[in-house]
Amino acid sequence: MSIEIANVSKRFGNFVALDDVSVSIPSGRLTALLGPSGGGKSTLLRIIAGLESADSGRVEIEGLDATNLPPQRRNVGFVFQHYAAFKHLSVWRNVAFGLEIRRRPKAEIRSRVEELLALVHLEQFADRLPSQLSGGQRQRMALARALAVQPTVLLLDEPFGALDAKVRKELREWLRRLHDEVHVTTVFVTHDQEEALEVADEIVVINEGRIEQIGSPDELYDRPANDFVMRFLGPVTQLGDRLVRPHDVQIQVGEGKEDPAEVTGRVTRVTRVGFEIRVEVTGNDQVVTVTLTRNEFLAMDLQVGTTVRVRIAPEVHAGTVAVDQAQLLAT
Ligand SMILES: Nc1ncnc2c1ncn2[C@@H]1O[C@H](COP(=O)(O)OP(=O)(O)OP(=O)(O)O)[C@@H](O)[C@H]1O
Repeated sequence: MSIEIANVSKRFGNFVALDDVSVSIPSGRLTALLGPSGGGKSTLLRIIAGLESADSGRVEIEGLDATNLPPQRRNVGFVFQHYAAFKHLSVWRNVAFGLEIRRRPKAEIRSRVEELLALVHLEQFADRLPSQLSGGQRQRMALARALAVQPTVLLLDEPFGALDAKVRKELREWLRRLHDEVHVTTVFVTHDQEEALEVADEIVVINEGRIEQIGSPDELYDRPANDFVMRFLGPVTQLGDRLVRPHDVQIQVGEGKEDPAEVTGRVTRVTRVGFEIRVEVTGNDQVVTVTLTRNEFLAMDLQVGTTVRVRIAPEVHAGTVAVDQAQLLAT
């Protein structure tokens, strides 16, 4: 294990930002800290970096007790959402900066910077100033700069958060490929579940200062530990007293025999969302959402008013959670 967080708590005045958090972050993997705004993700990342100190608990980085070490002695690279580049220095010099202050030999600096600029595909921009780069290029420069000093751990706080959706998507794919090449232990903060599911090897879901679940994207998506994780990771609908993903609901035309697992109702709404069709079925005082592919939808010839039966697909029962009544009342 590369980063061990044990029983870390942090308050700001009376506000509990982290409440007895323990987590092991594996070496060489890409781990996402995922959760809603204000949940404590950035605070945890800043505590790993040493930019914030925990009130209690322990932080270990690669076997070294880092709890009381200043940031510069933790050997971590850090990239923020709004990257503070040296505006008057070229891209090349920005990337070289950490090596220059460490007084590395000139030849070593030159080859390392060239290697890094190639890695982040910025070779042709080496002589530009940061202001002459696009937002996405600037974040890639920030990553090259953070990697220059060969950190044990790379910490990214919403690195693509300020960019538009298309560039964000490109950069997350690029980050995945970059990580596959360099394998440096990386922890990144995001509130975007799609980003975490697409990029991360491991996801730590944080909410209200506590860890809700830790697991691979598949584990979290298919076996959410609770209501919160299930709702946060993707669309849900309620069928009876279970929460289920809308694409895990089966639908059949016509009335059936009495079957306690089924709900009979009528189609009350049909919406097309890209290649998916969202069908709302109302029955038993419940509105159940079902998503179908276009072909499935056309094969059934569903219309508003059609009588149908819906049930949870038998093979996905593990991927549902019982509805937490307290949470239901609160929403
Ligand atoms: N220096 C501070 N002083 C007071 N309160 C703070 C401070 N830093 C963070 N907080 C509070 O602690 C809580 C957790 O903040 P944190 O930035 O860790 O959340 P987050 O999950 O990263 O959210 P976001 O995605 O919005 O950045 C928030 O309610 C925030 O207002």
